[in-house]
Amino acid sequence: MPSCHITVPQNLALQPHPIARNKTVAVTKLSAGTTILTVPCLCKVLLPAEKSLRCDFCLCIPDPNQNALRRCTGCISYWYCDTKCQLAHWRTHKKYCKNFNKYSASRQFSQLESYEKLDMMLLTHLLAELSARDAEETDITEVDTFRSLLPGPVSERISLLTCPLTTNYKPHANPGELFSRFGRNNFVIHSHFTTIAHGIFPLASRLFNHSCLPNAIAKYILTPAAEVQMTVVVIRDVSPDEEILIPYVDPALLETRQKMFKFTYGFTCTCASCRALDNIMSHQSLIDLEDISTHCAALRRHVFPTVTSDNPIISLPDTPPDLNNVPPELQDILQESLLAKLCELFRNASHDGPVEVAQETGLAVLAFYVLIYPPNYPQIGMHALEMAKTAWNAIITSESAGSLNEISRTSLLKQARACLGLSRHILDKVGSEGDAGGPLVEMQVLNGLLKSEANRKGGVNLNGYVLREVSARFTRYLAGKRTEYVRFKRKV
Ligand SMILES: C[S@@+](CC[C@H](N)C(=O)[O-])C[C@H]1O[C@@H](n2cnc3c(N)ncnc32)[C@H](O)[C@@H]1O
Repeated sequence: MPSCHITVPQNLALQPHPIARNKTVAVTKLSAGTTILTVPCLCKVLLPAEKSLRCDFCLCIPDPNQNALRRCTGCISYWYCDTKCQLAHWRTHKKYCKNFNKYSASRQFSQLESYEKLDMMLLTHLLAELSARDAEETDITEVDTFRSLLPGPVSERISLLTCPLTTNYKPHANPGELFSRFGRNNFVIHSHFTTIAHGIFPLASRLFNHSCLPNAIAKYILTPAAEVQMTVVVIRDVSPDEEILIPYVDPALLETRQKMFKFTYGFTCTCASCRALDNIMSHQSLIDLEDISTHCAALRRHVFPTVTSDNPIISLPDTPPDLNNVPPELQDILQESLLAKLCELFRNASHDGPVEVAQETGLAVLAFYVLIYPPNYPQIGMHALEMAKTAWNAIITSESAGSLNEISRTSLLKQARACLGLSRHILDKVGSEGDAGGPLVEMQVLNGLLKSEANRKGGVNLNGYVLREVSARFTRYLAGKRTEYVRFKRKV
């Protein structure tokens, strides 16, 4: 494996790790919300579902008030905000534009699994980037860092594949050697915590190991006409010498996450959450997952014992969850499929009612998250925001149907304010990320609506604004979709 000097940010230090080669520790105390690293993207590829919806250069969604995306007339397979983005991308796109369609329609390509297709496209983009850097004689520190990353196995079938490059480019490393770094090191790029692309951020890969109870998270900054950047933010106070750990996969994938560590990353996670979960899963009894009300009640009783419709104030723990303390009847329901079911029920009911179902399942999802995720994990904040918007929408829709009494209004308003407070507490630490708009703007809008509601005089509806966009992201947050482009089975 090529050695390479790594320049580590000032407040961090690289130290030996017994299994994972190196670990990165804090040098000084870091408080929650501190950005510890911002790095450029070496190259990236949009998920097929995002193609033609986002710019292939800057990954942004076009402003609806401006022109639609322009298509590359050469391959008609790449889309751009405007000439500026297209020209910026042409630096590398010209290296495969002409051969792209023949390649993507080829038998060898169509026989690949979806994650393999995505990887081959990423490899093509990487080779084109290396070729451009070679020609430009630009700084190759990032490339050297990428080549020094821990490799994983590559199947012979994959190493025999070619990329649609128009010139016979022989980069510093052969394609197989580059490809072998993908599985253990690449990142999913997300906007508002929904995956949109895969990308290579070499320094971040080199620095951070995984934990299912992380103290930091990666977020992505999308700027029109600029390359995407990754930023790593600590989500709780970190002491000097403490290792900085990020989640490689969503810790809520209770059953699949260990398989992903094994097959994709080549290690067994031994964090406190995985150790407790292994024990729980070896004792789980069969339960009726369809008995939703019973499971919702059990989750609420254990996690939020004081929350009722009269007292909807939810407080979240500020210490990491310990699954060893979960009572046996709850241990049986700690299942990924139940969480997916609860998310789906919440999404449907928060759109179409009944509001009681949205409240019951929404609180159960929050309880589930509190049992799995560490404090300030973005998904907890995102879900609290969905619950706040759901309560707001319930006020507006039942009011316009003439079915809202004063007691329900007061309770729903309390709920909306309490949930908005929780989401602000978390998402303000995470800060802005992804596309324009998103949760920070939604929180501002809802805050304004709740304030105007507080000033409202005797029964006159000053603001009938329903936050319709509320739960669209839940449709993409169900278990199946979370793992579509992830390797589960390594075919070597
Ligand atoms: C992105 S790299 C991490 C950087 C690595 N520490 C280095 O020195 O280059 C991912 C690899 O680090 C190792 N790793 C990361 N987190 C780990 C953990 N919690 N336990 C064991 N190995 C881990 C695994 O080999 C994994 O495939």
